[in-house]
Amino acid sequence: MDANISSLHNLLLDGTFASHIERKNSSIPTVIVIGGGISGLAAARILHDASFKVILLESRNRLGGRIHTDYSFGYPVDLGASWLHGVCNENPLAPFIRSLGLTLYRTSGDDSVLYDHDLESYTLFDMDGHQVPQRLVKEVGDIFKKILKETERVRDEHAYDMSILQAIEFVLDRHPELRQEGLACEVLQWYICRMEAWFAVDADMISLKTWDQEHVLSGGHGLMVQGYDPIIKALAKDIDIRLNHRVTKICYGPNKAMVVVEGGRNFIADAAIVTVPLGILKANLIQFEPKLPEWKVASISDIGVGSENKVALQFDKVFWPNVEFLGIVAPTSYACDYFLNLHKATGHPVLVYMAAGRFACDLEKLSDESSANFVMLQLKKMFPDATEPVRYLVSRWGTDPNSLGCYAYDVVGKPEDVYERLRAPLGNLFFGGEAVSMEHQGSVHGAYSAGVMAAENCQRHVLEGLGNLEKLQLVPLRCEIHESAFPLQISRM
Ligand SMILES: Cc1cc2nc3c(=O)[nH]c(=O)nc-3n(C[C@H](O)[C@H](O)[C@H](O)COP(=O)(O)OP(=O)(O)OC[C@H]3O[C@@H](n4cnc5c(N)ncnc54)[C@H](O)[C@@H]3O)c2cc1C
Repeated sequence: MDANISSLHNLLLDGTFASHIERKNSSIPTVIVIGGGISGLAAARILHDASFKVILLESRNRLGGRIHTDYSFGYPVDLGASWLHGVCNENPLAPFIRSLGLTLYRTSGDDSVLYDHDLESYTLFDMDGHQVPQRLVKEVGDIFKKILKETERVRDEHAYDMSILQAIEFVLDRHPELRQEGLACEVLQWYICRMEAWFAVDADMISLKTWDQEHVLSGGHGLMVQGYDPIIKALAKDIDIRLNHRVTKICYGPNKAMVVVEGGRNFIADAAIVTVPLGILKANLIQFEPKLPEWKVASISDIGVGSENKVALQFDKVFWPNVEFLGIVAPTSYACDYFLNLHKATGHPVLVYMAAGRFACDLEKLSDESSANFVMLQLKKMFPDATEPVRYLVSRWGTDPNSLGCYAYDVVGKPEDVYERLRAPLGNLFFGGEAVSMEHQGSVHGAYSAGVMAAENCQRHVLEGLGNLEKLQLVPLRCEIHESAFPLQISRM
C-alpha cells in the first residue's frame, strides 16, 4: 500500500495535497476530511485549529449536507434538519447558538409523546375536513402512552427483538379496552405516524428493544428560527474546502492515506476522516484499499437508514390558524398528514409538509410539481379555500446520490456492538458522521460530536506517529465559544 502511494507522489497534480513535501520543513501533520456536513466540518475545524493542514473534500456544490437551509423564498427554510434536539447547555451546539445570537422556537418540553412537539398548539382534522375535538386527541394521546408503557412488558417477556408495531398488537390483544374504533383509531394512527417520523421508518421496522433507549438531551426541542446554516458557515471559516470533489477511492495504511476523487485526481495525507452518510457506504460508492474488514462491512449493513422528506410551501398570505402544526388523521399511519406551521415560529407564510418512512420514499417517485400538487390536495381537505403556493421546495434525501437516506435507525435485532464497530478506526482512517455518534445518531448535535471525536482520535494517532505529541497541542474547538456569556434565546410566540 505505502509503495503504491509513494509511486503516486510523482504523479501529483497541481493543487494536490503534497503533505510529505511540506513536513520536511515544517512538521505540519496533514489530514483529508471527506464530507462537508456538520460532522466533517467539526472534524476539519478541530484539526485546523490545532495547526494541522487540512483539506475537506465535498461532493456537492454546497456545504452542510443534510443541513440545507434554502434562501430562495427570501428567508431561511431548512429542508434537512430544523430542530435542535435538547435545548440545554449540555448540547454541544449550544455555544455556537449563543455566540452567533441565533434564536430557538421551542415546540416541546421533555417527554412529549409527539417527540418534537407537544399538544400545546395544534389542530387536527379528519379526512373529510372536520376538526377532531381536542379532548379526543388528548384522550387518545394518554391511551397511546399506556400502550407504549405496556410494550415494556412485552419486551421483558421476549428474549428476541420485534418491531414496535408487533408489540403494540400484543398489547392490544392483551388489553382490548385500549383498542380504539372509528375516529379515535384514526387519531391513534396519527400518533403512530408521528413516532414513525422521529425514527424515519415505519412502525413495523422500529426496534422494540431499543426505541426508547436513547438518552435524549434535556430541554425539549427547538426550531432554529434563522435555520442551521449560520452554524455551518461559522465552522467552515478559513478551512481549505474543495466543493464538487466526489471521493471514489480511499487507500489507507499505517502512516499515509490517499484519496482519489472523480476524474482521477488524488490527495495524500497522514490520515483521512470519512464522514459521508451511511447510505453512501451501504451503496459501496467509495472503494477502499485494502478492502474494509468483514466486521466493518457487517456494521455498515446492520444499521438502518430511514427516509424523511419535506415539501415547503410559500404562500402570499396566511389562511390557516395560528397553531404550531396541522394534521390529518386517517385509518392508517401511512395516510396521516403533518404540516409544520413556520409562520408561528418565524413570522413567514410557510407551511412545511413532512413525510417519513415508506411514504417519504413514495413521495420521491413523484416530480416536484406532482408532490406539491399532492400536498395541496391534502391541505385543501382542511382548508377548501386554500390559495395556491407562490413557490415550493421539495427535498429528495432518499435518492440524492450525496445522501441516499435521511439518518440512521436501529433495525429490529440490531447487534449490540454495531455502532462501536462502525466508529472504530482502521489504522489512519477514521470514521465520523451522525451514524457513528456515541449517543445521538440521527441528529445534528450527534453528528457534530462524532466529527469532534474522530478528529481528536485522528489528531492523537497522527501526532503519536510523528513522535510529536508534546510539540503540537490538542486544541479543543469548543473552548473559545464555551466561554461566551450570551444566553440561549428561546421563544414560544
Ligand atoms: C429531512 C431531515 C430532517 C432532519 N431533521 C433533523 C432535526 O430536526 N434535528 C436534528 O438534530 N437532526 C435532523 N436530521 C438529521 C441531521 O440532519 C443529520 O444527522 C446531520 O446533519 C448529519 O450530518 P453529517 O455530517 O453526519 O452528514 P451529512 O450532513 O450528510 O454530510 C456528509 C457530506 O458528505 C458528502 N458526500 C457524500 N458522498 C461523498 C463523496 N463520495 N465524496 C465527498 N463527499 C461526499 C455529502 O454531500 C455531505 O455534504 C434530519 C435529517 C433529514 C434528512
